[in-house]
Amino acid sequence: MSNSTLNIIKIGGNVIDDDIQLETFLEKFAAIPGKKILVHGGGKIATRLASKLGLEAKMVEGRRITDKDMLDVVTMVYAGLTNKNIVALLQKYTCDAIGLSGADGNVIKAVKRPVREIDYGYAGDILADSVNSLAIKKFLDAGFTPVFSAITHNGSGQLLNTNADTIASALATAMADHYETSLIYCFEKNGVLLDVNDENSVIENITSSDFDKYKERGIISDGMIPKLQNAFDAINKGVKSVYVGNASNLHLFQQQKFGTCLINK
Ligand SMILES: Nc1ncnc2c1ncn2[C@@H]1O[C@H](COP(=O)(O)OP(=O)(O)O)[C@@H](O)[C@H]1O
Ligand SMILES: CC(=O)N[C@@H](CCC(=O)OP(=O)(O)O)C(=O)O
Repeated sequence: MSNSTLNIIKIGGNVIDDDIQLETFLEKFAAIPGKKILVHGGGKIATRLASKLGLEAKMVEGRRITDKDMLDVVTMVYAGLTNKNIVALLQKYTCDAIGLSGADGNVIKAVKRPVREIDYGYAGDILADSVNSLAIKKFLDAGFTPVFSAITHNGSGQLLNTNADTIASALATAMADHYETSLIYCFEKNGVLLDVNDENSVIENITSSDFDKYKERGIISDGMIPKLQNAFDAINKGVKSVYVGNASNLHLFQQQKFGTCLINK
């Protein structure tokens, strides 16, 4: 492993959906020194565009059912509109960003989620060793900041829609072979909260047994469940630190005063 550090930051869908919050966040992201990667989805924008086109969005356990028409919409929104807007804004703040889907440079391969009780359509799961960490390292070594959308491919010409929290976790796990890697999930709340309506109720440190307990009591629910599952996956597989916190506080991350810190025990 090289001694250098890498920060992988995932930005949540509610922040992307708000032009002012997004630009404020990207300005802070651009100011982070050293090697870094940004991961984004854009679920809300995709749902809105799909509805304009007469397609109804269906989510099951935080994953979008992605038929052929929906795959076209999410590809246009995530790998197109959202990715290019973010890259252009980062260029404005002199961060030399390069936008990537999993197909570009063959950086992330996925498999179509097997049909069990639910057919998720063209939704992709990332298997172990499917991240081309050496290709990503080349971009980083060349001075670029990779910006990943939530689109992957299967290696046989098929694009797949892949949850952005999962992409961030898989990237962090793979890049931990080369760098001391931190993973930071940014969204619109101050962290994992004891009361989802009280921004002052941040749980500062969380273990996976706390997570199970809070889940059972309904304190942690909805999209926070898959987010923390992905986050614990990363910390259990060699990622040095994982945080969940407010996108507008990203500048506090380097002072270790950021949201909720995951504890590996
Ligand atoms: N204990 C909790 N603390 C914070 N957020 C929670 C909690 N339980 C549920 N949530 C919900 O989880 C959401 C984050 O998940 P999600 O919407 O999938 O994130 P994103 O789109 O930002 O990746 C929050 O907006 C919040 O409504
Ligand atoms: C398969 C699947 O569910 N993909 C996600 C990808 C986008 C995403 O994760 O976006 P957020 O971070 O904004 O939620 C979706 O289409 O909603």
